[in-house]
Amino acid sequence: MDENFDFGMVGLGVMGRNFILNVADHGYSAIGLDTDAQKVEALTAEGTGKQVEGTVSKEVFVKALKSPRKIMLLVPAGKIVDAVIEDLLPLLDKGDLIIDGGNSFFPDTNRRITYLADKGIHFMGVGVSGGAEGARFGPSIMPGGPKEGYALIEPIFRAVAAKVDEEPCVAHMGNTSAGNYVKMVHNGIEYGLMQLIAETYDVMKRGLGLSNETIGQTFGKWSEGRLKSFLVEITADIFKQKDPLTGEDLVDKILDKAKQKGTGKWTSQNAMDLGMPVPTIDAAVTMRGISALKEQRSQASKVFDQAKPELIADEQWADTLEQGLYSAFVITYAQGLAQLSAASLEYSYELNISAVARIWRGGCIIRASLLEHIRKAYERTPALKNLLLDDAFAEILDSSHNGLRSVLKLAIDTGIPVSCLGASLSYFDAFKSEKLPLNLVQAQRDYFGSHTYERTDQQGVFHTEWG
Ligand SMILES: NC(=O)C1=CN([C@@H]2O[C@H](COP(=O)(O)OP(=O)(O)OC[C@H]3O[C@@H](n4cnc5c(N)ncnc54)[C@H](OP(=O)(O)O)[C@@H]3O)[C@@H](O)[C@H]2O)C=CC1
Ligand SMILES: O=C(CO)[C@H](O)[C@H](O)COP(=O)(O)O
Repeated sequence: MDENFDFGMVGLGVMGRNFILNVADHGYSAIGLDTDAQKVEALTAEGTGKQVEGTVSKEVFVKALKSPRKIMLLVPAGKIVDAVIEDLLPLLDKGDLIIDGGNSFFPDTNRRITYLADKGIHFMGVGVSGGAEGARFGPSIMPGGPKEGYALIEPIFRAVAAKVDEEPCVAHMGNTSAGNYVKMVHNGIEYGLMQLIAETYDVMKRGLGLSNETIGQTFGKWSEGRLKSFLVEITADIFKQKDPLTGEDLVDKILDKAKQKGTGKWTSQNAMDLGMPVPTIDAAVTMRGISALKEQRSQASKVFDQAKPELIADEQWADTLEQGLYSAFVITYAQGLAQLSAASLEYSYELNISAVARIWRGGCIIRASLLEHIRKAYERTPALKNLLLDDAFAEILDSSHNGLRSVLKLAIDTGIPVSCLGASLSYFDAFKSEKLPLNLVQAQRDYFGSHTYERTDQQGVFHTEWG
């Protein structure tokens, strides 16, 4: 075997196999390692004619790589990443680079960076988004970790990343676990947008009684306008898919229980730790949980009255729903990006939010035409605390948030759960309220626990002997 490979990939599953073929397409020689011989064979077969090889031997793999070695892992997050590192470590030399491209939990990445730096090995946590198709033909790549490590891999990442206006969708995000953190929040936003689309579908289907065909056509039309995005586009496609078993619409045959691997939950949990509210993302995680309670939901559906008023779609229904969905999309990105700003300060990532929006414009699951406007907003004001404070976005929301309000009224009247649409509007309404009723909460805290309160008319902290 040639002993001069530019790039090594550990894990030849959905992401790893596609990523390594993408690397080979760009003129780099690449070798893959997997414990499963069939995956190695599949790579070799698909890589015919390209400078790509596979092996099940870690010794062969490491020996075949040019120094300093550039090794990327696309294996399941968690203990397997540590096991692979321990396996490779005795075979590596100082100055080699290990890149974890999986959805790893960011504190794990911090631990691994410190552990490997002690041994003279660079370690980077790199978010990769775009699914199988993205990995194969151009993902969005979010690298974080030591800059010396990034310098070694930057040319390969720039070559394989998705391109928007000829710019590669990759940029060094920041120190330590910045790459995994940005990918985690990307996935949190992904959860929010997916649930918002699902709720809009529910309002169309159960609320307005529209057919799958009309619903699909509506998403298709929206995907050509300001809601242009990967998730709206695939939603339109999903409504066209027939079930090969029954010939009926496949979407109606799919069980309404959505699984989750953890990145959405971590986004919510860490937002709580930072004290940075992301209610749309929280609600999306909660709805996956409620979806999993299928048996109890079935039971309850027989206990509670299901009668609801008949609603007739008026002429404006599509515009109203589009305004609602678009406003909620903007609010969801605003929450996620505000979390990134807070995390950047807390963890000293030094994130450039405009660059984050730039690399999310192509290749990734949350790519959307909206992201170009978001990029510009953060370019205008790099220290923008919240997207909703940008003049252009304030104007957009001023003109479309009433659509969201109308959708919610309709959903409440018909008993359709719209947690994410509702959380988005409440976040917006709370964010634009100079006064909230939390003066009363402060009074209650002081009443029962002498926790003190601040006053509107004097400096300092106060306590009252209530009652
Ligand atoms: N699928 C997706 O759309 C996306 C996934 N990700 C993330 O990328 C990572 C990989 O995901 P994905 O490709 O979907 O996962 P897969 O399960 O498809 O692939 C993982 C591969 O790693 C192999 N593997 C496991 N242990 C070892 C080991 N010790 N040495 C070598 N190979 C090993 C597995 O082999 P075997 O099957 O035999 O165990 C499998 O071939 C995950 O962190 C995931 O969250 C990120 C973005 C999108
Ligand atoms: O990272 C991804 C896309 O960006 C993966 O597809 C991820 O698995 C999606 O999360 P979940 O499985 O929890 O829905």
